[in-house]
Amino acid sequence: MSKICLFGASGHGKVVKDIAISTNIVVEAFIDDNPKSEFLHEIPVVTSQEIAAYKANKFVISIGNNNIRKVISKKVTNEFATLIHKTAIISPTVNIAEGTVVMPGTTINADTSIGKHVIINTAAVIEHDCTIADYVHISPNATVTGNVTIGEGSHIGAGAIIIPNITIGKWATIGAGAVIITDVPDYAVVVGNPGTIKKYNNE
Ligand SMILES: CC(=O)SCCNC(=O)CCNC(=O)[C@H](O)C(C)(C)COP(=O)(O)OP(=O)(O)OC[C@H]1O[C@@H](n2cnc3c(N)ncnc32)[C@H](O)[C@@H]1OP(=O)(O)O
Repeated sequence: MSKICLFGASGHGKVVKDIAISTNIVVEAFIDDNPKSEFLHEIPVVTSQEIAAYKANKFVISIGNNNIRKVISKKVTNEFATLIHKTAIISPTVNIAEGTVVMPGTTINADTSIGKHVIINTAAVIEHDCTIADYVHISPNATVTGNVTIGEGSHIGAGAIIIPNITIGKWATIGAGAVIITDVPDYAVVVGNPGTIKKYNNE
């Protein structure tokens, strides 16, 4: 039975912990520099000063903010685990990189590639031949149809739909429930059906 640590004792951290348990992985500790309590779901919460005690453990960064996940991934020297809930349906031709978390009820279809430290949240669907870059978050119930490319750090909101062959740039935000029918530039915040640009994350 392998043992991991989760970086981030948040609501997202609790869900990631449940995914680990679903695959018989033991969570030894949460690491959190702003701990709200000493234990979360009976698992010790320690600060990053105490990381040395867990040097043999693989880590998963259980923080929802894509940019913070990137920053922490550059600092942590431990290896990263990949967590996939036992109810996820994933084609054997899918590639999933280290640090990524795949939540319950998701489907990921043939020849899709998922980068590092990505969150595929509850019941999201990623269709065939998609490329999902590092630090992306696909929120619950979002649908990414075939041949879609999503750039680094972008956040796809809950229930959003992206039609086939679309390219979404890096660090973009797609609002909850949006329907994306044209390519989205880097940093754009897009809402509505059809999706229209409201502003830019780097303004
Ligand atoms: C397990 C989990 O919880 S996973 C987390 C999943 N999280 C999500 O799905 C959240 C997705 N986020 C959103 O939809 C947000 O509303 C965002 C990111 C699109 C915009 O948030 P903010 O930057 O705070 O923008 P703000 O709330 O000021 O809205 C800006 C404008 O966009 C509109 N707007 C915001 N979100 C949406 C939306 N989802 N659909 C349609 N219009 C929207 C607002 O009405 C406002 O319009 P106005 O300028 O005409 O008044």
